[in-house]
Amino acid sequence: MGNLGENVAVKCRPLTEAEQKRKLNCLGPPTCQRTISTSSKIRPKREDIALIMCLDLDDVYRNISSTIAGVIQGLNATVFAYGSTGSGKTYTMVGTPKDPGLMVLSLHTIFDLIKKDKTSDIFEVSCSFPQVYNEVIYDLLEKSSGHLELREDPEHGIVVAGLRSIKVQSADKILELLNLGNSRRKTESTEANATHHVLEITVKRKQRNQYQSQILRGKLALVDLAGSERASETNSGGQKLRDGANINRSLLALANCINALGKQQKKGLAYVPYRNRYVDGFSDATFGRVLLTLSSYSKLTRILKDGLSGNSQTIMVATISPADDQYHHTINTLKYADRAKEIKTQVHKNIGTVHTHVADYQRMIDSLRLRLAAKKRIS
Ligand SMILES: Nc1ncnc2c1ncn2[C@@H]1O[C@H](COP(=O)(O)OP(=O)(O)OP(=O)(O)O)[C@@H](O)[C@H]1O
Repeated sequence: MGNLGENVAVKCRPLTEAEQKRKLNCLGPPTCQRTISTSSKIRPKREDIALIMCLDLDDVYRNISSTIAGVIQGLNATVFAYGSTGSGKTYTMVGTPKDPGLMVLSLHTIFDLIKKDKTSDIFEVSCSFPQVYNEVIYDLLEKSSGHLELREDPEHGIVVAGLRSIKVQSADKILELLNLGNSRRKTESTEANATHHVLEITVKRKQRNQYQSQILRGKLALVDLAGSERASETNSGGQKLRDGANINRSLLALANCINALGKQQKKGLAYVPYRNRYVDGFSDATFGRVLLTLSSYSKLTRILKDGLSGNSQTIMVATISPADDQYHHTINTLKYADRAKEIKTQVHKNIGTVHTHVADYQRMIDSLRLRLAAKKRIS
């Protein structure tokens, strides 16, 4: 059982130079290159923000590295950064050469573990990099990607049809592809903040014993979400709601799912709107109306479905700014982080078997006969 409640962290970035020049007050601790553990209940009040215990990114990574390690054992994992624009999501996920983020650290962990593996298993690592931009899915590993569609696959669940998956031999190769994809996302999106990026790493592990081959398939999704303030703006009563076209529907739907899933765990509600226009369980009529108007038929929540409630160990890193002018966004992010703690997922190994050819069975039978005959001779 993977419990998101144990896997929610809040990362508070330092004030940027621009914020310091504007003489904004810092609500976080003075040197807030910090991450706040939400294992204790957050009460979203202004004074609490400064009092929450802080950890640094290395501490968070130490906590989540066992989840990442599970991927080479056939388990799924999802790590997503959630926060308002400029709160530090990309920095947390990608980082800098001096201060590598969770994507870089996770990839190095996976390849280090494969290198150290003592079994004779054969590993195959591949990666894909879809982008969801205004409800359209693009492939960032393609030079000029068309619109891609989601399909329900009986074996692999929800898949993006036609998405390129590239086999890779090292973490550096994936980081190269990531940089290439990132350069495309800048040139291809006219409104970078409305996009979500999912770096998906699949690790196939072929295990061979005497009689059959087994394949374990673990999947790691590293998600850099769009700024969450569009969701929180509508959640605050719709006052700041501007042009409907500017609203990020995916994020509204994600916030809606987090809310519904959190309530579901607490109260036993059954309905989660992954692909539905209906809004469940909202007392806030404005939020409900907005979602109904926009229709939350969301590609993002469908892609993340496993990560939110299905077969995946999920970690949410909520990113916040310490600047006082971001207080309203910070509170909303902390509310979602608190709600997300209630979400529970069921994790199991993804095991498949390789079809054994009739000739292989014949060889096995022959070898067993010989061993049996030898044993009979000895006794
Ligand atoms: N831990 C940190 N240490 C130093 N600087 C940071 C840190 N986190 C974020 N920053 C800086 O804060 C600014 C905003 O960060 P970032 O671009 O990661 O935000 P974001 O949430 O991804 O924004 P967007 O929603 O626009 O993609 C950047 O200038 C980044 O360098």
